Amino acid sequence: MMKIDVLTIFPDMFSGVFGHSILKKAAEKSAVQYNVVNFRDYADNKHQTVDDYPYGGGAGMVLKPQPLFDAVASLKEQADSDKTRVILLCPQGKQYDQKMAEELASEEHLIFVCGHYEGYDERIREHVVTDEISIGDYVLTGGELGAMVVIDSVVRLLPEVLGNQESHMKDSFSTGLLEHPHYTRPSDFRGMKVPEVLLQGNHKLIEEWRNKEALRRTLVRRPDLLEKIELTKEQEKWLNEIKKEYE
Ligand SMILES: C[S@@+](CC[C@H](N)C(=O)[O-])C[C@H]1O[C@@H](n2cnc3c(N)ncnc32)[C@H](O)[C@@H]1O
Repeated sequence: MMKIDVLTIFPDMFSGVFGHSILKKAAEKSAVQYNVVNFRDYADNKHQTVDDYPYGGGAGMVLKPQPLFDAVASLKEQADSDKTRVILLCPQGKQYDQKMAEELASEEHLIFVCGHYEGYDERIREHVVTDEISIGDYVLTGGELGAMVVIDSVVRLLPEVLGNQESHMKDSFSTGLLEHPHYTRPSDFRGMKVPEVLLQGNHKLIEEWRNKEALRRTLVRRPDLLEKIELTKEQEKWLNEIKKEYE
């Protein structure tokens, strides 16, 4: 079972996300155990202060090293695993993607450190953290939303979490491409029709249509992804056919 610890000064923010849908079911199935910890509890000063003014002056407060150093050390001690990834959410980190989600899903113990205010003392980054992750080129008020994004994308990949493992193997990015379009009943909704091939039950033709539409989507919306993957001969042939349609 994967163990996920979250260090935050706003633990209540996580009850909504961990208490619903797939993330809740994952814990019920014992695929994952969540532990949300207020690192204020580890502050060794009388007022449990976790932040202080920045040396050199300037706006904003900085998270002090002591509470986070001690909180991470204590969580590592409590874990069964001797291999822990300590992930700092940070706009200056490596930009998060599906490949990183897949890699993290194979770990046993993850600790997420959620920053707040202007930032954190640089010694936390240098001596406590193993990974720095950014969820995009924009600035959030705190690392909590970033941690939720990463945790959600990791937990759904754990074995047994999604009943049908195939459903995420074909997700956008897992194959290197965007996923094909989906349709459900009715086949004719106010004159808008479902592509004929999906109604005829020929699985080989359906698979071929899905593969081609995944290529089309990627070509139209994210051509940069096509440069990062190696296409099969068949995919190259389809892609050329699709490109011709747009000439
Ligand atoms: C207001 S931000 C601090 C930004 C910092 N002064 C800087 O310019 O890099 C407060 C906290 O939000 C989190 N955060 C902000 N943007 C993020 C992003 N794009 N991805 C992940 N975490 C982010 C980090 O934990 C950060 O310490």
